[in-house]
Amino acid sequence: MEANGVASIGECMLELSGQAGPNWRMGFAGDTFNTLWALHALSPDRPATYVSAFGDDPFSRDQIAFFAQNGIGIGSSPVIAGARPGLYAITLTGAERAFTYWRSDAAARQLASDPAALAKSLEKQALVYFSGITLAILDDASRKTLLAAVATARRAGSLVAFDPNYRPRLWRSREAAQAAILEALAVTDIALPTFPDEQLLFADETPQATAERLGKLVGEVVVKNGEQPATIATGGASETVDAVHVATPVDTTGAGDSFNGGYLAARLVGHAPADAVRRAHRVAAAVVQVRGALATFETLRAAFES
Ligand SMILES: O=C(O)C(=O)C[C@H](O)[C@H](O)CO
Repeated sequence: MEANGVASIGECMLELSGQAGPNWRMGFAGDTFNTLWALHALSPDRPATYVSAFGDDPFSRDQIAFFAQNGIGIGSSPVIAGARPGLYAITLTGAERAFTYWRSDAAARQLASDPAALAKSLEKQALVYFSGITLAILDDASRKTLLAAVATARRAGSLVAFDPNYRPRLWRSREAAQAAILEALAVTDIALPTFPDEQLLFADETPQATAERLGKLVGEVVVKNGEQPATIATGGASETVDAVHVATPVDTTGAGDSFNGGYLAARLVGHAPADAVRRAHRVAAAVVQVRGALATFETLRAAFES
């Protein structure tokens, strides 16, 4: 079988978005899922797999059913008796989002508990994607298992993409996050960091400094910076590509994740990095105009193709 699939590894939570009070809307989201959602919308012919661990409660069952209704499988991900998904709520100040989490005992923390199942889920994938949040939810031994599985997939021919997506609250220390993220970058082909995260984590002074630092570790780097231009570093050269200005953003949740999905979809069909960034910016601009992390497939496709 041809290695044609796209796989994303991490935690998809229950998401409360919209207005506080009785009008919360429940959805399913999580950074690596949001990226896969956009990637799948834009590369519908590639089998899409969300690699995680799931519970067996009604919410976990609904989550897996929601994935399936939208053409996304779970590969060989374990379904664990008695476990349940994590939950997060989005609070908005204007369109700027803040998250409250209930996730410390989520099923996804066991995504590397069965190394053979994890390895199987990563077989025959054209692309394997994961993030710093995937690393942050795992204990040290599980993180090693995960990175070994990603390295094996890469040796078998998968392209590996990684977003450091630094969430300080999920790490025991900044140093622990730095060490784990550097280990992940060592098995990465395409790095998709966000400048404010890298500034916080590695004290980079400018996006250019982030691009240069990461460009020494990874062949293809795109540094996102919200509404500011993105900086691309490939093969020792760098360039910037303006973002799309959105006059009335609604909710910035998932913008960077969807950018990543758009970028990777474009690269998989052979668009050059700068063109892929232009498409990715348009995808991100569409996502900030909806509440919650996910825009409809139609919205994402229209933005990508416009
Ligand atoms: O913060 C997290 O762990 C999430 O996955 C929630 C959001 O969907 C994500 O951060 C948006 O990038």
